[in-house]
Amino acid sequence: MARIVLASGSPRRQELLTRIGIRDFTVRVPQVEEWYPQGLTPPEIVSYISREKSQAVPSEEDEIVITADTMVFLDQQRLGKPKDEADALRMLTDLAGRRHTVCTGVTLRQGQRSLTRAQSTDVYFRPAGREELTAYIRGGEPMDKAGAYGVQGQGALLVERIDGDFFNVMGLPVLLLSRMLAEFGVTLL
Ligand SMILES: Cc1cn([C@H]2C[C@H](O)[C@@H](COP(=O)(O)OP(=O)(O)OP(=O)(O)O)O2)c(=O)[nH]c1=O
Repeated sequence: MARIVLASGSPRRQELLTRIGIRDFTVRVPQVEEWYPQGLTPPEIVSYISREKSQAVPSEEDEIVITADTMVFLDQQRLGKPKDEADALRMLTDLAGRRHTVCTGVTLRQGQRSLTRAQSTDVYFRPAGREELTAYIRGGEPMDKAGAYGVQGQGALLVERIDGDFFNVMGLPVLLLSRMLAEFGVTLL
């Protein structure tokens, strides 16, 4: 039976893995520069970075390494994690009252064998004023999250509607992951 390695420092990804019944896994945090070539589409960008993260962690032959990358795309803009609070306010102001797309790329790797898939979810924000966005940022939730919000937390108060997988927005599309794991011989249900 293969051992599972979650190569991610994201506490949300660790929590989601546990929630879908994977209790026995090792965490190894990849250190990568989030660089990618010009001209890629959003799903290609998150796929590329999830592969880079995968290659950045050492593993044994009997280990399945899981990596993921999540980004927010608003028209042609790519929103990663905010650099500071002013950046977070800029991102949330741009997102307010509009639809954006959250893409997560997932890579599974065992030795030389590697599989990457990406998923997209549309999120609709309600309009929001500067004062409430500032209050939200002051609460501390946005700073380590792509697009400067957490749909699973207080950020839910900004979200009018979601079209697609909620867990994809949270950083790990668990159904997609389970299908990928099945291709590696791991079944969860
Ligand atoms: C949009 C959104 C993102 N996020 C989080 C998920 C990811 O942790 C983070 C995007 O950053 P990522 O670079 O995908 O991941 P990470 O740096 O947190 O962890 P690692 O590279 O070690 O795997 O944003 C939420 O938690 N909720 C949300 O609603």
